[in-house]
Formats: sequence, C-alpha cells, structure tokens
Amino acid sequence: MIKIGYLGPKGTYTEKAAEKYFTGIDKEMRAYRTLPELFSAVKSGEIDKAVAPIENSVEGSVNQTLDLLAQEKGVAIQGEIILTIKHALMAKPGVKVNEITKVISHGQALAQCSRFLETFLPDAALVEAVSTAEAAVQIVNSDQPWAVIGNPDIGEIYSLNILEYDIQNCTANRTRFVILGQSGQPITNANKTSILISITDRPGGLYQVLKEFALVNINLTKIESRPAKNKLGNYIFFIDFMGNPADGLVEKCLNRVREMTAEFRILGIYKGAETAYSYSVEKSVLNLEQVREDIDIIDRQIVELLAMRTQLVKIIADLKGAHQKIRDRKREEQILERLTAEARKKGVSPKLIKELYNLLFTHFVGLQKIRRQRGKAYRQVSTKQLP
Ligand SMILES: O=C(O)C(=O)C[C@]1(C(=O)O)C=C[C@@H](O)C=C1
Repeated sequence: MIKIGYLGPKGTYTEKAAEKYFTGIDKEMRAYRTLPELFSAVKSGEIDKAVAPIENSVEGSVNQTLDLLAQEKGVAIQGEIILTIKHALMAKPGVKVNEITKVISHGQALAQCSRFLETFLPDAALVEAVSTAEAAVQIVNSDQPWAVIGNPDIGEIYSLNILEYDIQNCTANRTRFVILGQSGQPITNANKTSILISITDRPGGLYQVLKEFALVNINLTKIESRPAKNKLGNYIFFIDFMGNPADGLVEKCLNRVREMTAEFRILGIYKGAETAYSYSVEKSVLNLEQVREDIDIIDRQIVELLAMRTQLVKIIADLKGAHQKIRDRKREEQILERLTAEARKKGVSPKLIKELYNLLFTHFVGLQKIRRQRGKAYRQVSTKQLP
C-alpha cells in the first residue's frame, strides 16, 4: 500500500486529483495542512507520493509550489494530472445568499470567482484560507452567515448546502497538479521534463537559452519566472518542455543550456498529462520539410549573430581611433586557432571555419577602413563649419 499525501483537509481539489491519478491503486490517503508540510513529508519518506496544485488556467502559477520545488532538492516531479475546476458557493443549512456577510476560500478560488462575488455578494468580506476545505471547516465551526467557495464535494463532506453551482469566471477553468516523489526514482514512458535555471545578468541571456530549445525543435509548454530571493532583480526560471533527456538531441540541448546558466536543475522527467504536441527526434531526422525548417531557424540565428558581431567591430573601429593599425594578424591567428579546435571537437570542418573567417576578417577590416574614412570626412566637414 502506498502512502499518498495531498494538500488537505479532506474535500480539496488536490484530494480529487490524487484520487483520480492513483485510481485502482491500494493506497492510504493523508491530508496535509500546508504545502511546506506536504513537501517535507515526501522528502523525509513519511509518505511515498504527494500531490500539489501547480498551475491554474485562469490565475496562473501556484507560486508556493514553485518556490518549494526550487528549495527542496530531494523532491522531484514524477507525474501530472489536469482537472476541470467547477466551483460552488456553499453555506450551513438555512443560510441564504442575501444574508452572507463573509466568503472564505483559497485565494485562487476567490480570484477565479471574482465576477460572481462582485455581482451577487458585493458587500461580503472575502477572506483567504490555506485551502478550500480548510475554509469549510471554519464555516462549520462558526454560527455566522458565512459561505465557502470550493469543490461541490465539500458540501457533502461538511454537511453544507450548495447555494450556487458553476460560479467561476471562465468555463475552461483547469488546474494542473503535480505528483511528487523522492528524487532519483526513474519514471517509465516519460515524455516531459521540468527544469529550473538561473541566468547571469547580461543582454540576451534568456534568449540564448530559449534559442537552444528552438534550434532542436523542442516545444516549451511553460516558462515562469520567480524571484531568486537573494537580491532584488535576480530571477530563476521554471521551464517545462516535451522531451526526455534520454533522447540524444534533448541531452545535447540541455548540456548546452547547463553550460550557459548559473544554476541548472532537473525538477522532474515524467509523463505529461497532455501530449497535443509531442516531440520526436525521428520526425526531425526523417522529414525533409522539418529539417529545412530547422535549418531556416539556424540561418536566421547566424545572420543575427553576424549583426551583433558587426556592431562590436564598429565599436572596435571607434576605439582604435584614427592612427592605430586596423589589421591585427596576431589576433586573427588566435581566433582561428581557437575556433578550428572547437570545430574539430564538434564535427565541423576546420577548413570551412578557416575560409569563412578569412572572409569575415577581410570584410571587417574593410568595414573599419570605410568607417575611418567617413570619420575623417566628418571631422573635415565639421572643421570647415567651425567659425
Ligand atoms: O579585434 C580587432 O582588432 C578587430 O578589428 C576585429 C577583427 C575581427 O573581425 O575579429 C577584425 C580585424 C582584425 O584584423 C582582427 C579582428
């Protein structure tokens, strides 16, 4: 029998998600009051698996779950499940909608029903609880005309009356829950990976990372930033994508990302709940159109990088001023030596690199000469214009 923990108390959507994910499995369900308690329980081995909400289609990420994933290194994502959320307004028997003075629920549930609350209960106080079921417990223990918003099952569990069904702002209200376990347990049929990265502060840092995924045609399903909590302005990024690092292409892509990031961690490799777009190496290898699309992406990148190089050479030209020699053969030799060695390592022809770079050097020397000439002409014109 496996022990499964969830964000309780009984009746939460998370319990529903856990029941559904582990249907037909001999299990003992344990409710935890808070997400930190749930995470420590799975980390210590007190429970085998934990289920926690991570993202809602209306309200976005559950920040506390993301922060705990970042903090708790011994906990990994091992699966996920998506539930359609339908909220109900519930109160103790006898309480009518127009008598309600306070509505208690999880912050996300209150936000997801904001339109109903503004229209039908504009004067009621809105109070947040750690979970929807915890809010129900508060209602049960009070003799005030208060109400709770949550999963209609709560009504039955806590003997509350359902006053209104389906009160959420959007009908397509869905929540994704993650299944957590201790790190290092392999998952079969895994086709999705979640990683955490932090990027050193430099222009284009995040772009360079995302580019690596685009180049090998990996579909990112989510990217979210959270404060790194060490310095204002420092962020960590959570990235989910379709693919498994057991795939050579995915592994190479992640190795490159690891090299260019200050922090890199795999949060989980698991079976995705939805596989609308599934990544396949075979597809990109066998399909001519697909390979050409990949080449088009790379060619665009090459032009973009050349544009950046051009800007830098222009800065060099201005730094050299009017008298320093433009051509620097020693520097060219150093560049060629480094790049041909790197090319050899990566299976690129060193001859190609030599030819390509000799062409680039000639071009960039020419560009600097023209710039110097223009500068001279400009200085002459400006002098003439001087009184
Ligand atoms: O580094 C320099 O001094 C440059 O002018 C740039 C650059 C280059 O394109 O990398 C161009 C010409 C020089 O001969 C050497 C290098």
